Amino acid sequence: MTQGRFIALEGGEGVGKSTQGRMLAEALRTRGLDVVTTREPGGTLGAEAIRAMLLSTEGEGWGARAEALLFAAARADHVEKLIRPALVRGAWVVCDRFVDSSRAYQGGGGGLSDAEVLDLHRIGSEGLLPDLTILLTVRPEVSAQRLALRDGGTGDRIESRGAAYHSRVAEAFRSFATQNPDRFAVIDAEGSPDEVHARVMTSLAGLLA
Ligand SMILES: Nc1ncnc2c1ncn2[C@@H]1O[C@H](COP(=O)(O)OP(=O)(O)O)[C@@H](O)[C@H]1O
Ligand SMILES: Cc1cn([C@H]2C[C@H](O)[C@@H](COP(=O)(O)OP(=O)(O)O)O2)c(=O)[nH]c1=O
Repeated sequence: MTQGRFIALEGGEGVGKSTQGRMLAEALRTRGLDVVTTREPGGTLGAEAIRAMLLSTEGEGWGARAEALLFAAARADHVEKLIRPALVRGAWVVCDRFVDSSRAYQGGGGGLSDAEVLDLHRIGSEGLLPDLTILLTVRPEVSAQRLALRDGGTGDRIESRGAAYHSRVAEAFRSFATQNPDRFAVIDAEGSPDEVHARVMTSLAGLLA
């Protein structure tokens, strides 16, 4: 049995994570690999239910601590029921966002410390980390343009937070990648989907060898 690998795609909204996740999964399947694609928050029934509670724009919203706990709870269910079993059977898991999103949004952008977010992850998901985290980066005006085309200006609860929040998030992602160069690949996600996909495949060369 081949060894299962866990790949996460990270970055702000509209950088192209879902698009690149689909293209990556297809390329891996072409190589004969068993591939599971999934996303956070979500991926299991329980985690999708929590996603709806987190991202709905109705009601009064969550405080920073409750929000961080809910993301961690969704992840715990996702890791236990979908990600770990897939890795154990030797599949590759391609996940749209993982714990670095919590570190960037609930930590860097939000109000909890990085250590607190990592504690929640240790308790919820036994600290599971991806083999490779692909951080897609574009200039803010490029993601804004892509989001306008995709969503026509209707953001979810978190997407609709201001530019200052999203710039703290982007800065946090960049600093995690600088601190953990072995675990991260930072990829320029401007250019056509095919051009970005080629960069993604280059970043995976070590794992595919
Ligand atoms: N390289 C690209 N160039 C132009 N548009 C893109 C590119 N990648 C994705 N898009 C488009 O931009 C929008 C956001 O992409 P998406 O993959 O949904 O991003 P994310 O998952 O990061 O929010 C979608 O409408 C998608 O079709
Ligand atoms: C996984 C995760 C997502 N989020 C946020 C980021 C997004 O604004 C939102 C939903 O993610 P997503 O649907 O991936 O948004 P997009 O495709 O536009 O990038 O949840 C967190 O704040 N913390 C987390 O741990």
